[in-house]
Amino acid sequence: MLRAVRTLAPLTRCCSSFVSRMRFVERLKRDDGACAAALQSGQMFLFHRLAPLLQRTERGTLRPVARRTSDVQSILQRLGSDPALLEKSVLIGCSQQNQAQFCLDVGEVDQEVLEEACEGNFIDLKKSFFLLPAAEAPLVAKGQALLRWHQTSGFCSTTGRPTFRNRAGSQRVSGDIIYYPKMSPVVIALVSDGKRCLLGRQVSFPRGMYSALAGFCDMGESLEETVSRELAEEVGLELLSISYSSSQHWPFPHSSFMIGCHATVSPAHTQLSVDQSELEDARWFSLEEVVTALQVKAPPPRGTAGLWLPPKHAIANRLISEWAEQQRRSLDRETELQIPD
Ligand SMILES: NC(=O)C1=CN([C@@H]2O[C@H](COP(=O)(O)OP(=O)(O)OC[C@H]3O[C@@H](n4cnc5c(N)ncnc54)[C@H](OP(=O)(O)O)[C@@H]3O)[C@@H](O)[C@H]2O)C=CC1
Ligand SMILES: [Mg+2]
Repeated sequence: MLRAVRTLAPLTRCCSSFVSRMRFVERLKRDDGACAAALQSGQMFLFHRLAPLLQRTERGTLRPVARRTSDVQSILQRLGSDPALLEKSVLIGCSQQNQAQFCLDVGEVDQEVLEEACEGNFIDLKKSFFLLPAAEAPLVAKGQALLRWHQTSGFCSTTGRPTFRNRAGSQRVSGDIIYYPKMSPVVIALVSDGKRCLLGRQVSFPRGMYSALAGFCDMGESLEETVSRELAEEVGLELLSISYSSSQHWPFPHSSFMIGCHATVSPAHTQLSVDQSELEDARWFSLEEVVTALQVKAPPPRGTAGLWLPPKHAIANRLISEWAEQQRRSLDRETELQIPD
């Protein structure tokens, strides 16, 4: 059983400006002239060999540096770089102020000199992603994903000839073959037996971290088939139901499209058979353990056995929070029903 549980309320609030921004971006993808003009007055997010340009905030977090294209142009000119470099900019969106947003990889320019000129640092996204504001992290991830796609898609896989991009960088063309940016669909499911939820960890996870179980979709599979197969493969469970929650673009390892679900198993069939080649461990956790872990902001100290959950940016955190909330509500309902008149 699959049902959508998320509404689109945030989009409908500012519908007219949202619609005009989306249509503006769509026009820039189709119209090279309009895109070149929008670049001149647009905002630019710089990357150096795919590491985004970021500034440290007073609160110890990071934020992406958005510069006017004209400022970037003068900085690059001052540093003697090729003026044609700007043509490699890729359209990534449109700000709330209706400014077109672009990203550009300036990997050919000296990193330190550029960092000084731009008043920021180029920091690997693996190290910086979770320190970015939740509202801005997706834009940075999108920029990196598109830049990587361009850097690895220079040749047609059918003919071996070069591919050429449109001005916005939303497609690459070789003869009559058009390529679009690629991403890999991944399902992630939080499984519940009615009282507990199932979390697992891979050897590569940070110490103490457990997450909802995930897996790449195989060719030809539906979402339900992928969730069912992954849970059977990784922990030997058969599911009773699956419901869709929400989705997110995920930059690791490379552009994944994460589709988040809740799933249930019968309380009578919760025995786990963990595939150790995929998971180091998988366990059932109580509501109390999960609620405590949701408050933990840093990895547990070395030598302690504390549970640590993926941070707020990760869809796993959302699924776990939704489950905890739903469990709490049903416990409240049970308590209400037990109160005598
Ligand atoms: N945002 C979030 O909250 C979370 C995100 N994730 C993400 O989900 C992703 C998938 O989870 P994971 O459990 O690792 O997936 P899987 O259980 O599918 O296992 C990964 C293996 O699948 C194979 N594979 C099949 N297709 C692909 C593909 N398109 N790209 C890469 N590998 C592929 C590879 O093995 P082989 O080479 O042997 O075929 C790979 O090692 C992870 O990369 C992780 O970043 C995971 C948890 C939380
Ligand atoms: Mg997996």
